[in-house]
Amino acid sequence: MENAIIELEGLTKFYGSLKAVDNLHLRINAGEVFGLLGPNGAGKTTTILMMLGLTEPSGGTARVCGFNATSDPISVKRKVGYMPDSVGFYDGMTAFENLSYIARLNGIPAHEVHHRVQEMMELVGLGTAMHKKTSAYSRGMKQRLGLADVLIRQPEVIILDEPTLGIDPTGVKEFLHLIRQLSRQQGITVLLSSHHLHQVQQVCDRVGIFVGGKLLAEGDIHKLSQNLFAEELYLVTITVKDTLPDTTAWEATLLQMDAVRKVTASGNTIEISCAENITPRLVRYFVEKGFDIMGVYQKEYGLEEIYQRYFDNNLTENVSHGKSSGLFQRSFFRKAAH
Ligand SMILES: Nc1ncnc2c1ncn2[C@@H]1O[C@H](COP(=O)(O)OP(=O)(O)OP(=O)(O)O)[C@@H](O)[C@H]1O
Repeated sequence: MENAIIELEGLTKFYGSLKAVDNLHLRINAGEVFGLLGPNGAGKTTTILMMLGLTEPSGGTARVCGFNATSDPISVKRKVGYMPDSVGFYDGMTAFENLSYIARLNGIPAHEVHHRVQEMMELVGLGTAMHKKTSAYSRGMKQRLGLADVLIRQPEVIILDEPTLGIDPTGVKEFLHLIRQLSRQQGITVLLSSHHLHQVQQVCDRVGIFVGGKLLAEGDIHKLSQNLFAEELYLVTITVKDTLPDTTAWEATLLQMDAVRKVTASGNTIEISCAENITPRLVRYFVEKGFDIMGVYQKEYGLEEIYQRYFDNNLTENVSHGKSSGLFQRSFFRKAAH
């Protein structure tokens, strides 16, 4: 990774005796959308604060855009736009006035402010609402305005801490789409901290799974699932019209195929775990045997399963904040527990 724009080397932070971030090594490339994922208390915000030079590491270094965040925080702040989970604005002013004020504070020349603010408002999809007072803005609109606030400084990197907290599902989708678009069109590097697996999965090129101050794994979702599910990468569910006559016999026949690892048949449904994508071959097989196929579903492993597998493998045994990670597991693995 020659083009790393964020480089964390052995980054560590103690709050008293609590190790909030534990020897973190991470590189994020220019133009990437990277998801920092983890439960409450995992150390995401502390890591971000160290990257911004807002809190000093107990050990290790954070370099952003080539600058050491601890010794040269001013240079880092010039390059990085940070959006906290909740952004405040002057309620009595319109969005346009709020953003103009921020633009002037950031040294944008007076004759450019009007044009730049208008451009930003259009970019974040608030063109038609820019003359409304921000007191009348929904949370989703405020987050968009927060993004405009960050972008008007023309950063190379934007760091978003839980940006979709409290936004309705449609708003979340639109906001994530906007982030992705900005990254692709303008080459901005995005670091997105979240504990919402599905959202991160939709928008990030790579994710880091962060628990108890440690980075358990990082990579793109396909690579992570390949590492964890190499033997059973694909799960194919086939539903046929009539009940399968002798499920044990079917299981044995299918297991003779090279890629097939596990077969579970019940009623008129058969689930086949495979090391390769042999869905077409499986479908042909059932058709040739004279079955009417009612449905074929091929499951791709996503972040939820990746998390589950990491926890199943007891990789969290060193987690120091048992309470908060427990909450995380409960919220994401409730389905698996039943
Ligand atoms: N200023 C502080 N003083 C003492 N402990 C702190 C401080 N800030 C954070 N912590 C502790 O450090 C740990 C990591 O917190 P941090 O806020 O970085 O986690 P997080 O992953 O961002 O969580 P969340 O998703 O809830 O924001 C937690 O146990 C937290 O209680």
